[in-house]
Amino acid sequence: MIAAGAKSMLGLSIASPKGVSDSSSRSVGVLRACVSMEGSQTMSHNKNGSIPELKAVNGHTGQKQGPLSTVGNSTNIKWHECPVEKVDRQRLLDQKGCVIWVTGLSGSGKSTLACALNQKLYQKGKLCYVLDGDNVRHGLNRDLSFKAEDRAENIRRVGEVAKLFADAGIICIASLISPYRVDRDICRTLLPEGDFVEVYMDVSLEVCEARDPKGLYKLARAGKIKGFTGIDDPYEPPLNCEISLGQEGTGTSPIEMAETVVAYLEHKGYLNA
Ligand SMILES: Nc1ncnc2c1ncn2[C@@H]1O[C@H](COP(=O)(O)OS(=O)(=O)O)[C@@H](OP(=O)(O)O)[C@H]1O
Ligand SMILES: Nc1ncnc2c1ncn2[C@@H]1O[C@H](COP(=O)(O)OP(=O)(O)O)[C@@H](O)[C@H]1O
Repeated sequence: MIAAGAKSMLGLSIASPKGVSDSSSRSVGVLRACVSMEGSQTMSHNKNGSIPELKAVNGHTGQKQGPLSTVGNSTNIKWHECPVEKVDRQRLLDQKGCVIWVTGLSGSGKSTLACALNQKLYQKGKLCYVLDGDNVRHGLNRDLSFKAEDRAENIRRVGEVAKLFADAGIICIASLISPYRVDRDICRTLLPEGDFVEVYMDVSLEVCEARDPKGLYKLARAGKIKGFTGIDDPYEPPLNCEISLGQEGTGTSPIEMAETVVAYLEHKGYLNA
């Protein structure tokens, strides 16, 4: 809860509907906070991240703004820049935002790796967020089935969300079967060079099927699930991924795999701003 004095110091104006207090309006989800832009200033952390400097904001001056765009079915839209940028957030977190995209068959260990990696990075003081296919399908993507075009839309949406997390300065771990190469490659193009790290869980169908922790392979073999990846639906392994895990002769425990990814991130400079 921001005190009224602090609100005015920060240039925040809180719009409350008539007769509704701040807290109750927040609880019904209609509180709108907007930053008063004209003549205001914003914070930019200096190198040691502690003492904020001020940098001027070019706010809404009433002047005509740049051209409008049309993107897909969204007509007359305008991209808004914010004075606090990705580089500022990265300095704050002392890390670089990126996307670790984990792909592989059901049962190949994607979620296990995602959690182990999240834990390892958390222990190092790095901020991560896991977008797991199974989980995202409980909410944002609940309207999507497993037919090819819905899987593509699933990957597209998660790719766009992961891009936002990376822009927030967060290390985003996306863990989805993502069976089609083209869908994964489209997600790669959303990010600057190097910021999309594709991790392939190179675990055979036989091993995944033997694990079958949810009993889905059994159901698929019995014809009770149609279009199950690896059984009667395709999986296209990456041709040129950054990291491949699970082969004989390499560390194959979840912790060893997570360490391999951490070493890669460290080597590429993602664990410092
Ligand atoms: N037909 C079919 N094929 C594959 N997987 C299926 C299917 N139906 C349900 N499930 C369950 O959904 C999980 C995969 O969801 P994803 O969003 O990662 O899939 S995809 O990327 O859109 O292909 C997958 O989770 P994981 O086992 O963690 O991969 C399954 O639990
Ligand atoms: N590196 C590993 N070595 C052995 N078993 C694993 C490994 N990673 C995961 N498992 C096991 O395999 C099963 C599937 O793992 P999970 O992470 O749910 O896979 P996915 O998310 O790809 O479906 C689980 O029972 C899990 O305990």
